[in-house]
Amino acid sequence: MTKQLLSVQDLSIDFLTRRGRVQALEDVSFTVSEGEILGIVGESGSGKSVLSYSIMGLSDKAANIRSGSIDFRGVPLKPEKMADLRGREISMVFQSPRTALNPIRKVGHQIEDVLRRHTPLRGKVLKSAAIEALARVRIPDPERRYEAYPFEMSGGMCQRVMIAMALACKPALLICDEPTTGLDVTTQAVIMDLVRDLVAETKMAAILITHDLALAGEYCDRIAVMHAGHIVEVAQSRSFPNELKHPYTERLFAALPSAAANLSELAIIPGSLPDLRGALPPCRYIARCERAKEDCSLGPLPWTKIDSDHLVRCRYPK
Ligand SMILES: Nc1ncnc2c1ncn2[C@@H]1O[C@H](COP(=O)(O)OP(=O)(O)OP(=O)(O)O)[C@@H](O)[C@H]1O
Repeated sequence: MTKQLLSVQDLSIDFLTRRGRVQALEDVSFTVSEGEILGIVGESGSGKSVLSYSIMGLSDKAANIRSGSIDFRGVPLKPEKMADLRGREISMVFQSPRTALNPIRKVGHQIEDVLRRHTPLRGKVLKSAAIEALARVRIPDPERRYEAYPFEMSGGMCQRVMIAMALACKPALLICDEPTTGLDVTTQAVIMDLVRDLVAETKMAAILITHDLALAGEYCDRIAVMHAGHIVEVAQSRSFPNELKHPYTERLFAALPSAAANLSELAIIPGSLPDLRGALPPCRYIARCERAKEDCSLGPLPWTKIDSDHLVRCRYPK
């Protein structure tokens, strides 16, 4: 039986800014189990990064967790414990490997830095563990690559190094934030195949944050759809796109002209995300929704259970 690893419950996060309180996340709940890949998809500004950074304990200073909890292995994640857990139990692969890697340090040494921080390995063993980490992400000739600087490698190779660093301490949860943005389609498939194989081999769990619905559909076991700081639908990826229930999810997938389409290319969904400052209606999709009725503006916004794996946050799911 698969074990639940991460549980986010009713998480609400605001940012206190000079121009008002930005209600970036509201009542966000989901779980991730061992050996599972959960996709989080949504338009730009829907809250994907705020969510992933809050799991990593890397939220901006202006962030205020108004309510909710994040449990890892059944225990609440505490800010003071995060420095120890990050990189060891929970790792993240960022969007642009070239900026995330130190440009003037050999990649092998950068992996050693992570291992030194979180493991008792020292000396020669450290080097062989770094080379092993490079080999694990199928970097050809890892002994030679250990000595390379990031500028000597392609974007795809740098992303593999980032994944090698993230996996060096064999974390239980890997968060990938747009890991293949800027990479060509072939390299994208190689990186995603690698993540999928590593999840299958190690029982690690992964969260894939992406604009790319086709990518999420292909690689994720379940998909959570975000709109304006809410998760509006979560279901097994095989339910997408045919059994979609939320009007926003329906629009998103209907707008997909081909399997290769990307959310950022789509301009067909009417309206835009609401301003997250000031008073917001219980359903943040209401102004864009063709199914909206009078009671949709009356709170609270209910979750409708379609089946045990499929939840939708709408009063009038299809
Ligand atoms: N430090 C901050 N201060 C104020 N508002 C913020 C801050 N960080 C994020 N936000 C707001 O929170 C909301 C969600 O932002 P977030 O970056 O999580 O979106 P996203 O879905 O990750 O977008 P993208 O796909 O473009 O990365 C946005 O309205 C954003 O302006």
